[in-house]
Amino acid sequence: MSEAAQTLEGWYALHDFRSIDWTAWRLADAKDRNTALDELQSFLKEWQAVEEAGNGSTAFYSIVGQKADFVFMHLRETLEELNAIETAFNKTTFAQYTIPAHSYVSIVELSNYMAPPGTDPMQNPDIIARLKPVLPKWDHICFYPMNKRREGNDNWYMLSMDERKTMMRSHGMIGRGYAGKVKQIITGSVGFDNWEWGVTLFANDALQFKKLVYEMRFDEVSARFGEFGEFYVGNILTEEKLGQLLSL
Ligand code: VOV
Repeated sequence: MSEAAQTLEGWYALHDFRSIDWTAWRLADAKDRNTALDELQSFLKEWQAVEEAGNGSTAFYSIVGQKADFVFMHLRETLEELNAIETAFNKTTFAQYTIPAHSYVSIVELSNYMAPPGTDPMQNPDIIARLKPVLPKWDHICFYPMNKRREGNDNWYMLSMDERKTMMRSHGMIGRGYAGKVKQIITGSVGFDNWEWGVTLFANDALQFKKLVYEMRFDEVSARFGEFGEFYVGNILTEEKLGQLLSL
């Protein structure tokens, strides 16, 4: 049997994708639309306060294309908190004008492939900060789920620890070339959702998503073992952008 990688887990994650019911939004009277917007804005403020208190983090982006219109990405200490957030949102007036498009449940994960032996990662403040990250408010987001293949000679889970370490090192080297341009949050979802990991990327220049993901396609761990789900890409929703999005 191959040795399982040790993983460290941080905050739980919910990616909540919604579409806007434009027909309903257009038919709503101005008073209802104002109530809806006010409620949404007070939720955003509440989530910001949670972030400032160090108890979680939330990102809010519009989505380009027909898969969804926007996404909330929430990080919290427990699954109960994530559940409470989605339920509270579902009870808002604004939610009546949205349609669930997609969701993804996972947990921020770091593995020990690159960890120096004999060190306690939980004593390392950089590691703690990566397990409980404040989501960057960069201009763009990219999210997709992925698996590592388990087929014939391409079975990631049958490889030795050393083989996997070597490949992950090469993966990390490519990633490092994008330092300052792309920030990645890897969330593990084995046992939580349909894929093994969620990949969430942030960048100020969306083109860097394409450059990074393309470069990784040639790297063995992605070329041989990577299987990918649907990609979602979008733009940050500031208060001003939100106003523009919803104005008729
Ligand atoms: C911004 C770039 C970037 C950087 C620097 C980076 C580095 C690293 C390091 C050092 C490590 C290992 C230790 C750890 O931290 O867990 C990882 C781990 C991982 N990665 Fe990564 N990755 C990046 C980016 C990055 C991308 C774009 C993808 C998607 C792959 C693609 O082809 O589309 C990805 C995937 C993963 C996954 C699924 C894991 C977990 C694998 C497992 O088997 O456990 N990742 N990653």
